[in-house]
Amino acid sequence: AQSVWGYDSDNGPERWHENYPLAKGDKQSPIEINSKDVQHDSSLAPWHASYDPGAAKTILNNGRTCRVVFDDTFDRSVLRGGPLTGTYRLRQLHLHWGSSDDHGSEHVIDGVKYAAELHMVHWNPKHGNFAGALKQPDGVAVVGIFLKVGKTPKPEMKRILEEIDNIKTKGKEAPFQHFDPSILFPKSRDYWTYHGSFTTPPCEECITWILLREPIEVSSDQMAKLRSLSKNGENEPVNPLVDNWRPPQPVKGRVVKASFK
Ligand SMILES: Cc1ccc(O)c(S)c1
Ligand SMILES: [Zn+2]
Repeated sequence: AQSVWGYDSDNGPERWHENYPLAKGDKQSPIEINSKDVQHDSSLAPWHASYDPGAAKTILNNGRTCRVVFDDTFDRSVLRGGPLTGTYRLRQLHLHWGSSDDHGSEHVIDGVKYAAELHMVHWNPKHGNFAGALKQPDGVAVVGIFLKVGKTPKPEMKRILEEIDNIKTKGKEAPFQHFDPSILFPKSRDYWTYHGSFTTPPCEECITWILLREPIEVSSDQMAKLRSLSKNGENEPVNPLVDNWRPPQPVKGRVVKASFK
């Protein structure tokens, strides 16, 4: 039997479709965004997040990413507006990153790869629960934020990075409370939006992507901290958790809309 999916040569993105047929669908993510093909949509409303810091629960290393989990048992931390109809509940946030500062993001903008990409995953409670939302084209909304290595690192990333030492190996989890993830947003609310999928198996095509145009800045040391996470469990051979990004997928005629000119 094929080993569990991952990002290595024997179980990576080129082979996911063997166990997860959706990976070869027509609305897969990530994609390359070329500004010349983007359509400005003046009818796109601004998006709004209202998050309760008390909803943050834990931070964990699942061997594939670093994930912060939130209480989504009621409309406690929600996203609305933008391309969305109704309110979507924040469930978790996680990151994808590279083995060096010059790559790591999943979406690529005009040929630019950022060092990392942060995903804030929200789901539409009209579909009952998260599992039900995965089966709907309007089930999930993910806000994507690009991380760029620069000279004025965002102090708000410190909270997440300070916890890394407590979740070094796969399966490690630590309490992560009193955290409002909206502090991670850049100044500008400009965004691109298109319909796509999870960038990890089973790659369900249930996502309205809201990708923020303005990256947030992190330091090279902060990126090194993220790369100090391990894929392996405790007492197993060290296997650095890096390059957990899926390459761009076929656009297949989809149009990316921009909230800005
Ligand atoms: C729910 C979920 C899990 C992992 C992911 O990379 C994404 S994009 C979404
Ligand atoms: Zn993701």
